[in-house]
Amino acid sequence: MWRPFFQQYHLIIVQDGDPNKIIKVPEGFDYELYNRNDINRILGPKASCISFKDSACRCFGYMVSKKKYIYTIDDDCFVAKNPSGQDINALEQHIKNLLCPSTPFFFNTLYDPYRDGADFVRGYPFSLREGVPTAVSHGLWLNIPDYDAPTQLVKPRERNTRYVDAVMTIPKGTLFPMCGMNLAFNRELIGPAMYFGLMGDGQPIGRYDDMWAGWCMKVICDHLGWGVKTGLPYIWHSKASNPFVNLKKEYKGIYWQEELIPFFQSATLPKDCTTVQKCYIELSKQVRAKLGKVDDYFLKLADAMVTWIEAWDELNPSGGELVLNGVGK
Ligand SMILES: O=c1ccn([C@@H]2O[C@H](COP(=O)(O)OP(=O)(O)O[C@H]3O[C@@H](CO)[C@H](O)[C@H]3O)[C@@H](O)[C@H]2O)c(=O)[nH]1
Ligand SMILES: [Mn+2]
Repeated sequence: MWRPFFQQYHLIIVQDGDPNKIIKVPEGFDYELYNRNDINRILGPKASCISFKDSACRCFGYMVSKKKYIYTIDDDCFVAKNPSGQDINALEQHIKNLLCPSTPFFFNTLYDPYRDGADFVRGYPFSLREGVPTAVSHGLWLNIPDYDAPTQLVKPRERNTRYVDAVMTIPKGTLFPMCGMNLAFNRELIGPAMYFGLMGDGQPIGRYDDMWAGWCMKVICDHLGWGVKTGLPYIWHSKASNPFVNLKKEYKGIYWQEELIPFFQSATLPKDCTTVQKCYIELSKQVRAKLGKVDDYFLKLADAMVTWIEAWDELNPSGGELVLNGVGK
């Protein structure tokens, strides 16, 4: 189903679980395939920051990629159809979202002002109409919605049939639950912040990989003046994962997040944090200082955040650090 849309791109497949299992990739794709043995070989001791048996492992692909734009998708997501019955080219829409500016400082009530047939509405300050660079494009899902286990347990048959034809910038200072199922980002801008954390095997939490990345990413985008969009494109999410298994993985996250959200909402980064790496290291220090008392897990996570940046910079020696306004390095 995805061949017409994926064939022209370079695929990075991150294989979780048993590395001896053979993944069969169909003919005609330009791809790299990494399993756990590859991750351990490439990162050595730093492989400790890449999760095992959780979708968080996908962020290894972001680290080894040499491309400017990244699109990440789950293996149970397929091509959806728009209300006219046409197949949706999710990649085309994500790239449009990423190439068009964002408007985080003032909400445009007619949604994406850069879209054909729309514009800034009356009262929108002209000084803000240039917008800012877009770092992340967060797509949505038809059919199985991305619900947490408690919600899924009480609404097992709920399906998302509502196609909303809109793309919106998430306002500065507002956090959101970033889902990794249908997500694109500008790797050269925000790549180092897209760490999906320590989840799954050996960890007290799972299925908060994309959430953790989304909260860290949004604080850094707000600080550096970049935008995050949500809305189109849709993909078809084909299957619901087991809510009982999910509850076991995510239950700590469900109560920890009541302390995590105020932490991220109040997180501020100093002016001298002019690169994503510096922002991320500073954030890891604040995680250690302020979340270590929630659970020792966050001390481990703070260390893993540092290891991630060290590994990122090792694999991307050009520095790749985007220096803002020519200040600092
Ligand atoms: O041990 C694992 C489990 C899963 N994966 C891969 O992760 C994604 C999501 O898995 P799945 O589709 O089974 O679960 P969902 O509830 O639909 O996923 C939601 O949770 C987020 C992941 O935390 C995800 O972005 C949401 O859609 C699949 O690609 C599995 O293959 C894994 O690698 N290892
Ligand atoms: Mn799924």
